[in-house]
Amino acid sequence: MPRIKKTKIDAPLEENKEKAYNWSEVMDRIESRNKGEDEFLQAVREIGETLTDVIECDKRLQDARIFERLTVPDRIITFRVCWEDDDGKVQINQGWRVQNCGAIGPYKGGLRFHPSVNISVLKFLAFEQTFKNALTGLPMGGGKGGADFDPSGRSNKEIMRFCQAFMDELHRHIGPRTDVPAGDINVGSREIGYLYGRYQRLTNSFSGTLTGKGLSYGGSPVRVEATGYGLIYFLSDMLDAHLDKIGGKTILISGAGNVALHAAEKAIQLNAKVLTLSDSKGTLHISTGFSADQIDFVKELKLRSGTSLEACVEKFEGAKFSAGKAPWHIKADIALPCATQNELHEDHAKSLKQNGVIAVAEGANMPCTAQATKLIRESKILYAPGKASNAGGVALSGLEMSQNAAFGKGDFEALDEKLKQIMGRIHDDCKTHGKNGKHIDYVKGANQAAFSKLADALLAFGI
Ligand SMILES: NC(=O)C1=CN([C@@H]2O[C@H](COP(=O)(O)OP(=O)(O)OC[C@H]3O[C@@H](n4cnc5c(N)ncnc54)[C@H](OP(=O)(O)O)[C@@H]3O)[C@@H](O)[C@H]2O)C=CC1
Ligand SMILES: O=C(O)CCC(=O)C(=O)O
Repeated sequence: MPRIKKTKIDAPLEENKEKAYNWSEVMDRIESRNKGEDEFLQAVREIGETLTDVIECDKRLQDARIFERLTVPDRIITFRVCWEDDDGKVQINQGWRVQNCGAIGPYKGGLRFHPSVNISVLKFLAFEQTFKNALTGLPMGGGKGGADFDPSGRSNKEIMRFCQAFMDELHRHIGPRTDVPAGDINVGSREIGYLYGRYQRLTNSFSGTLTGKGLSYGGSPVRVEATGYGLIYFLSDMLDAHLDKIGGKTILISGAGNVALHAAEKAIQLNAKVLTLSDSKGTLHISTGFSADQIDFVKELKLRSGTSLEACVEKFEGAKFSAGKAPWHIKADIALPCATQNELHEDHAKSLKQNGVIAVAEGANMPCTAQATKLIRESKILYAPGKASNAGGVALSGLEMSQNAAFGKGDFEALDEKLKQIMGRIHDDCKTHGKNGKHIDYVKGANQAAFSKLADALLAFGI
């Protein structure tokens, strides 16, 4: 029997060990290929910088240019979305799907509808998603999509017509074994219903393509809660690994959407005090902490009607609303940015440090600017990057895909337990790859753990 060469990147063969990797040359090439795509370059730099020691000592990774290959999406689909508003006027938006890397499974990642959506934002999200999905241990490639459509102030019927027009093109490029989109900012249960309904009509099949579906048509219990709950499970594991616990801690949360509200709900269940929520208009602060009923009220307000948090001041005793302000100047133990990319700046990070914050765990994707990230990491504050701490959502999506493939149905308690286990395994992977003495570098740990899985597959495929 001929010996089969192992391709595990954490165990390079003697002849493959070489120190000749020039990261700045690689980054120069990536920058010149993606000029002006700031968010994308920020994400690439953040991941690439933590992989140099792994790539430096394995010539196969250098020869096959594995990291650089991951920075060029498999394909990007760009399309026009034409729809009619309530006044009978024609509206035109731009739609995209970035299929970043399908090496370890069907492309998987959410759809975002927001005026700030552009190709740089979607490429960064799809790139991050590729690493995140690898971390879950489930067979999912990375993708992301969306449109520069602004749903604020639009009627329900306008949202429906937009979703249908978006799917009229997208359906050609997705499928249960090809690409399985889900929700992201401004794409929740209602939008997934409209998108999936149109997809099903166009394809004449019940395939489960799209996750985050309603429970009556193939959705999974716990998917709605999974990102926020998973964030708190990861935070608990992180505190536990440092001989601490979440009970009794004060927490700042930004955002008031799916991730923020379910993180708040779980944190309160575990006896933490959630002091803030925020939205694009400002921050709502209750110094004694939100109650579970107040979180339910905000869920109703934000997820159903999209009204500003300011409306809560009249309803909640002791609540203050600071217009145009982020929550990060308020004294607390823990910070959970759960709104959007680059929402937490260097000045915010300085305030967190001065106020003695012990942990920052990202619910949103890349919510900290590069400068804020540097400051937090150097301060040795416990810091969980989104690709690890918010991976619970896509992990549950993976479990929804399995249920659909088996024409089966999951149960809430069992799936919640599975979510906890998956977040625990991601934490273990971060620890294995990121432990440095007593300190765990979760950024390095998450990036290296994910890269090792992706590189194994890409090396196996050849060029
Ligand atoms: N949904 C999921 O399963 C997952 C989501 N994520 C990430 O989590 C983040 C939040 O997503 P999700 O909760 O689903 O989205 P939602 O649309 O449900 O909520 C987004 C929230 O963030 C606020 N927000 C959006 N943009 C800004 C801004 N520029 N400044 C301040 N606040 C802002 C919104 O305020 P307003 O109401 O005023 O618009 C809203 O409260 C995103 O980064 C997303 O990529 C990550 C993993 C999975
Ligand atoms: O569930 C999914 O497929 C997507 C989740 C997502 O968009 C994310 O993890 O950022």
